[in-house]
Amino acid sequence: MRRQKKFYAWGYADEDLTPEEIRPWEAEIAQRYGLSGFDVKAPPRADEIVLRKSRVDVPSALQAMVRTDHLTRLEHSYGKAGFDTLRMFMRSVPNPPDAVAFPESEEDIVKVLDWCDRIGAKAIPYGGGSSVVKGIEPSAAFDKVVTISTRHMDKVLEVDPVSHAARIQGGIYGPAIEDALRNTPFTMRHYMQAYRCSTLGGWIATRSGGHYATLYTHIDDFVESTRVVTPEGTLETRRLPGSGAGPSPDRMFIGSEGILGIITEAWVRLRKKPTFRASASVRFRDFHAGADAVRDITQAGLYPANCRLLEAREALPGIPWDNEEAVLVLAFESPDHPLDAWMKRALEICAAHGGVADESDDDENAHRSGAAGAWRNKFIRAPHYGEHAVARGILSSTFETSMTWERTRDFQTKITKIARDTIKAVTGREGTVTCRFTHVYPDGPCLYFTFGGVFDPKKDALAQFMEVLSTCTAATVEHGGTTTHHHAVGRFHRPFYDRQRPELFARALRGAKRELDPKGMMNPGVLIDP
Ligand SMILES: Cc1cc2nc3c(=O)[nH]c(=O)nc-3n(C[C@H](O)[C@H](O)[C@H](O)COP(=O)(O)OP(=O)(O)OC[C@H]3O[C@@H](n4cnc5c(N)ncnc54)[C@H](O)[C@@H]3O)c2cc1C
Repeated sequence: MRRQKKFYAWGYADEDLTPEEIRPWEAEIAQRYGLSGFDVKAPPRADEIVLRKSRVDVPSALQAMVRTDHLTRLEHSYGKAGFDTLRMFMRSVPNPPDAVAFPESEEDIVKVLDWCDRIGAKAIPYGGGSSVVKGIEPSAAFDKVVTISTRHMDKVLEVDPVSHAARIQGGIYGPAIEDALRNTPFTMRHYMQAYRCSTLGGWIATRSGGHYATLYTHIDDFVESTRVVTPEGTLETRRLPGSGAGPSPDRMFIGSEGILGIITEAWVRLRKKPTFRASASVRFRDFHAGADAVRDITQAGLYPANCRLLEAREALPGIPWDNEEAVLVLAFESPDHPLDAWMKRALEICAAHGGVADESDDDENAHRSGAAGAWRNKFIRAPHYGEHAVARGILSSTFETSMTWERTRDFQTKITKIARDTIKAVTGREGTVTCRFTHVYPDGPCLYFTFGGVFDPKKDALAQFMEVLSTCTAATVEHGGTTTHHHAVGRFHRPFYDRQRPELFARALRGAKRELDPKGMMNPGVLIDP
């Protein structure tokens, strides 16, 4: 039987944080924001949320694969951002899809798209529903909307052991890919944070950023070819290790966010499972010293698999909030050779910037112990805290961007100040803002900001949430960054993306959409307007 996901928050319905996890977190939050206790709201039950009646009649030929029941429509109404969970806690879902289709083949998808065309419905491709940018959320402007879930198209179809690649269906979740590869020497290793509940098709459609902090940062680097069903027909690109034949058709679909068609399959590049690992964590007196070391490591051509620079108070338990230290979680991995020389050189670079390596991190399993292990556990469990923050009236969210090194320090300082000032202005109290580098390049880092605060109980919580997040995101674009490094554009980032991308490019994209989707039925409002 299919494991039921929580309709209102991250994760599965049968899992939650333990009291041992909640208690110290609650105490830390209370201390951080000067609170004496919490009024904890209960999570919503599905029957507490009223949905508008479905506006479509499903034809008998499609009834086996299209559902209109309450829970299915509710589950497919929002993604998994903090503001989605908050709206679920407010029991507010004004624009659910009218129906959700579960095709099992490309022929099924064609039938569903034909039906949408006949009844004038908009179609929203849906993978794992982990979007944090309103990518799968129906707009109030749609007369009818059918969400198309790829969840039954979930197989690894073929493995090419010579070229190290696999043909995989778009609706497969991350863990199922690695399960299918278990008896092979290969791994895909695209361990992004939502890996458990997101799909290959979703990763490609959103240009997801994964496990590797350098070199193969985005899904782009894994995709060898794609197969896409569009309203105008199906197309498949040629499997090639590289090609200079004009603009790449794969690149057009990577990041297309469901506006051109449904990615049903892709050939993706695999790697041999790593058998050699070297891990370390290095402490710096402050974030800027760590940033200088990270820049030198990437520019030395060392390319570690993991190179995440974090504020120590965010990464490690028990660090006081006024501590300015930073910690670098560093790892090299290879299926072929020992990595001591790489690690030795990286640590020399760190030492030159005052970095002190943690001595407990000198064994093969260091990535699971010490500072690296503490951060790894936090990274895996962090998404579960979102609903508990909402239940306690705590504002908490993230935004991410990138910047070239020569402007990084100034940019980070400005954005941090804007975020702090905005939280204070909106909620009336001091908040917290931290920054980490999740992916790093020779010419600059991805800056990933996490902010927190306490909602003003006298004001609308959703309005406060959106004002803080929008002001911070707008600031990243205004000061020269990107509206998103790997969270996609969706409907939430659209106004900021509009300011960032050249208008002539928007016209070219609109032209491509008109050719593939002449009636504008695929996920309108995302990326461009028709
Ligand atoms: C806790 C958490 C952590 C996250 N961490 C990361 C992270 O580390 N890195 C990262 O990149 N993102 C992260 N995200 C964001 C999100 O997981 C990614 O955007 C992910 O790639 C979405 O995949 P999905 O299958 O859930 O797609 P969905 O959320 O279902 O859809 C996302 C978009 O892709 C389109 N789409 C989905 N499937 C297809 C398809 N087969 N064909 C065409 N279009 C399609 C949808 O229409 C929508 O526009 C995180 C989200 C959460 C909630």
